[in-house]
Amino acid sequence: MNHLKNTTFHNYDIDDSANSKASALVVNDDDVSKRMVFKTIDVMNVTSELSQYDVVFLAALVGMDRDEKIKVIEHLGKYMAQGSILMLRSAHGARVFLYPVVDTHSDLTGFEVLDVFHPTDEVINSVVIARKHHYCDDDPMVMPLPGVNTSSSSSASAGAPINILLPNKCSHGIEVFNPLNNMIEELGFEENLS
Ligand SMILES: C[S@@+](CC[C@H](N)C(=O)[O-])C[C@H]1O[C@@H](n2cnc3c(N)ncnc32)[C@H](O)[C@@H]1O
Repeated sequence: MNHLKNTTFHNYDIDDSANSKASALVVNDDDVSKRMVFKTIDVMNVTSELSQYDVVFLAALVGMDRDEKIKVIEHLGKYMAQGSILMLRSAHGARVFLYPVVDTHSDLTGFEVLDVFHPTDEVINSVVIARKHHYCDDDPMVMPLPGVNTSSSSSASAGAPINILLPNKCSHGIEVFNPLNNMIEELGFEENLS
């Protein structure tokens, strides 16, 4: 309640009575209740909607054993947005008798594990924070440069419009070689391209 004060939370639970109890907990708080949305549905049936979230929190008992848990994680990995964060709960030591364990080396296909915390106090669940991978299989965007033709003497390319290769969303931090950069700046095309 003292954190994420402007965040809206969408809560998915397969059990309508769990949602009713949870919404009753916040109903008297004008601010929080406005930012809590409760949806009764099996998370395995939530698909493209998952891509709108920056962070997904997965409760410990969604997936009661390891196989089920892996299926849920795979499902989230398929539909969550690239780069978004998955926070899930696991267990460690004797606590594995109480809660399903997530093996951070093998169960988080499609995610990069950022941090794992095993509490040593009365808190039971471990916390795993992972980030959905960026995939770089998008085709590069090719955009014709309007009104500019090559002056090459080659008969194959003479007079053909110049295409520029735009970095796709996977090219963060990668220097994209574009011999036309200077030319675009000089011609003042940059503003028109955005
Ligand atoms: C330990 S409770 C967690 C309650 C609370 N939402 C939280 O995160 O602290 C686990 C909840 O997961 C729900 N659940 C289990 N499997 C689910 C599934 N496949 N889809 C959606 N909810 C599920 C159960 O109904 C139960 O209310």
